[in-house]
Amino acid sequence: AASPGSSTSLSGLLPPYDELYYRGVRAYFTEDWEKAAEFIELSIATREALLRTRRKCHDECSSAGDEIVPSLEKDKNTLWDLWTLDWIQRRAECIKFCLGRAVTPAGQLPVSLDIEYEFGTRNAYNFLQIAYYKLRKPRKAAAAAYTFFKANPSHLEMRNNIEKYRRMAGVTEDAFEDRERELEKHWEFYDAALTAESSSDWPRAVNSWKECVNETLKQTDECRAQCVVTSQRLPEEIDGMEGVYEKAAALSLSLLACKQACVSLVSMRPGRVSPQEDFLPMQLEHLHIAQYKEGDLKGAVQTLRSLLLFYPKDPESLSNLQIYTESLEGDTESQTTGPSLEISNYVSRALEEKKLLYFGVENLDFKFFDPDLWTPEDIVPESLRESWRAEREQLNAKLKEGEKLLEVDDSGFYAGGPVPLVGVTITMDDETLNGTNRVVLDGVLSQSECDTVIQLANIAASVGDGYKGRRSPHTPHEKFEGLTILKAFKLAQDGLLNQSDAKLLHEAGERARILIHSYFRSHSALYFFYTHLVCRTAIPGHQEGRLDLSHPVHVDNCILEPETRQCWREAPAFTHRDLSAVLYLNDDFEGGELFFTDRDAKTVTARVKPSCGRLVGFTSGPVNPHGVTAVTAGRRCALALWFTTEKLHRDMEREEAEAMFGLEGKEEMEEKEESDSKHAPARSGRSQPSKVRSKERERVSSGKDEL
Ligand SMILES: O=C(O)CCC(=O)C(=O)O
Ligand SMILES: [Fe+2]
Repeated sequence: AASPGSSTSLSGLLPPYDELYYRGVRAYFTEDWEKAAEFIELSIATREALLRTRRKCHDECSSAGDEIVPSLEKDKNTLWDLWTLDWIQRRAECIKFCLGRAVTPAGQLPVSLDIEYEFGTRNAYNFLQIAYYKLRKPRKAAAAAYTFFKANPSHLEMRNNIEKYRRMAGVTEDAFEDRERELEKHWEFYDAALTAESSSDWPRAVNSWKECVNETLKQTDECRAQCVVTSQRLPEEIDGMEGVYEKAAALSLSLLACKQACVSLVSMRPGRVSPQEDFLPMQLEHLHIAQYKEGDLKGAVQTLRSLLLFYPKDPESLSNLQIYTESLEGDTESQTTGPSLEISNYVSRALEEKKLLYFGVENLDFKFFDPDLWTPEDIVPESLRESWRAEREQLNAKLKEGEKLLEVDDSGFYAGGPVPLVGVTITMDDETLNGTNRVVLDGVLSQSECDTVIQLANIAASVGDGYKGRRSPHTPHEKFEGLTILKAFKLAQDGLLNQSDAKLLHEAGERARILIHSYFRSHSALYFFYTHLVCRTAIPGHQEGRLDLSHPVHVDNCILEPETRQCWREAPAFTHRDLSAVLYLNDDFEGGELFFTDRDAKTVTARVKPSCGRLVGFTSGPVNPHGVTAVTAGRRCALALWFTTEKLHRDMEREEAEAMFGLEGKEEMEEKEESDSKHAPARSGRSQPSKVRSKERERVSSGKDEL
């Protein structure tokens, strides 16, 4: 049992942090905010303490059993296997004793992948910010929101929440503290180094790059140490293996693979889905150039020699080395400076590990993903190189056959259904839009209806409340204003907007829903997921030489990774969006074209020019990456709509608005009890079915997070 206020149990030992987390989440869903905040904080603190303890035990035991080593080296040692076992046992005993002094037996068990995911995505802080908000502790809520947002930078609702906290009394700028900052120090140095470089401040760039390298090595070390003291997930096939040696090899290989994976973990910025390639060599590259510019030629030679350990034959590095040594003429000591000891240890250790791992891959069916690009070819077994080559060729052939092949839309929607509203025509279809499941319809609103809706936007903006203009989340060159149906209805209730005009906003969305439902032959009912009226206004004087977009290329329901053409359907993306639509209201502005691209986010496949009453619709998934070009003059207004086939994820705000004015939503309200029971609190324990939890996860990280 955990005692509140500290992260230790009654016995003084660390309890399992996942249990504390589940308690917190359960309290959250029963709206016991006090307990929710208490237990989630406790779980965060306990996890941190556990990581620290493990690191301490790793260090304390790093030489345990070393007294055996001389015996291992004795001539004609026929009992070397027993000595090795002795050495392993002494280390095991040391770590076991060390952990046992600080952690309860349950706390030492591995946690589930779901819990790792929760902490990896910082979802704990999402629960916390809401709990603190409800408890009227805005400073703590602000810190939690900011910490979550750091790792989920495209989470627009959290961005909105942060803006709201900023405006709250008692919340000063220093409240926005990243509680996980300690883990990101290398990124701070990295950013500082780039900034220094861009202003040619070489001494500062050198310092920052050095710090960045040191911190990267330190974080890598920390990560590798955790591999040793945490239980390793063994390859599944190991159950079928009989021999002790095979099992021992599988375990050792898993440990090495875990250590190697640290390269990826450390080079992954919070909030990114892929690591920065060649992170360490790239830092060395920047560092030697900065050292050269600063005039520290000796330092530059040392760094360049360190870099050459990664890429010994790189022609550019070799010619730079020649330039440096020539400039150092006469100074033989500087000319012959070797690489830094730390880097050369790093590289030789990595090479030895990779050799063993590739041996395992080739001969023991071990699966290993090499995180490095610099791995020399001769370390990779010939057979593997061959199969890689074949795979690459296959992929190239497929790409040549036409990218279209890859662009199969498995959403279950199928464009080409009827358009059931009089006066609405199909202007562009899949063929003219050069893609899959896209459409442009015209005549959805009349000119006077467009004017009325735009007028709503004007009034809402002028009265301020509910329609706060702020810089666009996507570009600093535009102002971004948004109005939801509920906010419009509330303004109408207060007499600030005309009721029938507000109802037109609602009605416009309904028309779009009917059209999209029919045209895409939706196999089930279609619910609103989220709707807002959005105006993007060019900020005068901020337009010269603009290269950015009004809305960067994205996919509406997954996180697009253009380099790999993958799209990750996971938080923070709004994964429950199935169909997207934008109903345009005007054309008296410059720029602001909607465009579709290929998965590379670069190749433009179609363009749509907004105009009054024009509705563009498309499936929200990876076949439809899209963006909006810069609005360089005037104001572009549109009603953006997303739909879902999952009733559970429908827009409750819209229903609240409908209830206010007695508007019948197309679907009757679900019984409260029923919808609540779908979010039944998680059972405690480590072996929960993941379904239950993934719903919870969606609930806090879906479109409903806005305060
Ligand atoms: O306004 C538009 O044309 C598109 C906006 C969009 O893609 C979005 O909000 O996700
Ligand atoms: Fe979009």
